[in-house]
Amino acid sequence: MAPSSAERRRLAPAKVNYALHVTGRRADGYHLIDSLVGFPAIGDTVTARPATEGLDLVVTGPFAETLAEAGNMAENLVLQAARALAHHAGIAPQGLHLTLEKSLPIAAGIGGGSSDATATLKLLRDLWAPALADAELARIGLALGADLPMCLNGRPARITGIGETVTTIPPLPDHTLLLVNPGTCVATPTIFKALTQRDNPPLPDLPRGGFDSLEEFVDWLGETRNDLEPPAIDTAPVIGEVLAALRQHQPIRLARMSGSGATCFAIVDNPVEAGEIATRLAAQHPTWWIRSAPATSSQGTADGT
Ligand SMILES: C[C@](O)(CO)[C@H](O)COP(=O)(O)OP(=O)(O)OC[C@H]1O[C@@H](n2ccc(N)nc2=O)[C@H](O)[C@@H]1O
Ligand SMILES: Nc1ncnc2c1ncn2[C@@H]1O[C@H](COP(=O)(O)OP(=O)(O)OP(=O)(O)O)[C@@H](O)[C@H]1O
Repeated sequence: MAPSSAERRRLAPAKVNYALHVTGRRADGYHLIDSLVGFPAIGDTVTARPATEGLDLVVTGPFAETLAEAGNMAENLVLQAARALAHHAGIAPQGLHLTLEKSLPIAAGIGGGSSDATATLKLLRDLWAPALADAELARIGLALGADLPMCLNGRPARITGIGETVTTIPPLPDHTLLLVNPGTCVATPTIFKALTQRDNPPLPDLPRGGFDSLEEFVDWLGETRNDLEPPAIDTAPVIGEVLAALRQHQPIRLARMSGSGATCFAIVDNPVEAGEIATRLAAQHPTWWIRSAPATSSQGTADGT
């Protein structure tokens, strides 16, 4: 069905942490990170439609049921984002019907909830507070989650602090990401708590002007880590199985866990190779969530309106 003219829709792309170093811990317990992130062209979709009264949210899509089992609908980050923005704009959050098409796995290390909240903030800023600056939106977002500022930026970036300092980097060389989630939800606080070393070195310097080739990018990544990967594998050993399965399939350039897991990604040269690996993996592991997508999403409304 074509969207009605009053309906606004936005893609909430997955976030991938290509590298994630934990470099310290703040007095309040939050960890300092140094991370390189990107946003593949795959995600949830948030739709906003005017309603006669109230504010409500309907969740559809393949992970709607998992999300309902994971928590109370009132705590959904989409509704939290709508309320936070309305509060900031000094208006009552009313007359709005929101739909979240949940295509990304839940508690999966790919920023699903944060990206949903981001898409909501961007959609509703247009309606409720068009003059609100990006920096102010990021401040509202940070109160909802450490991943919000990077998702609001929505482009490849280096992230420091607890997630609030976002430095955009030049576009990454073309590649395809293969994402694999074994179906185990992983709670972010559990993984940070399980770290045994919290004062690791930062990321190596990024080349000025960006990476000239995929080889150069992958070589640079080879000098980096995801410090959350070992504690996540201890907590959910199936993550180790996912990485081993990805590494069995050539030609992949690099396989690593994203965020606090359990989703792992592989860097592949092109969509054809990624599709072939995905087919072979799916035959071996029919219950795993396996998707491939170009590394960069085109930001904006999901339907181009
Ligand atoms: C692991 C990452 O996804 C990497 O991008 C983020 O650092 C986590 O971002 P997030 O899921 O938006 O995290 P939040 O919802 O803000 O925090 C959940 C919990 O994770 C822990 N947490 C989160 C972020 C951070 N930099 N240090 C932490 O220690 C805290 O215990 C916090 O209570
Ligand atoms: N719209 C939403 N989508 C997913 N999870 C949500 C949403 N709203 C609230 N949550 C809650 O947030 C928690 C984290 O889910 P989410 O999918 O955002 O984790 P994640 O992918 O590990 O995020 P990150 O990579 O930012 O750490 C879940 O326990 C879930 O109940």
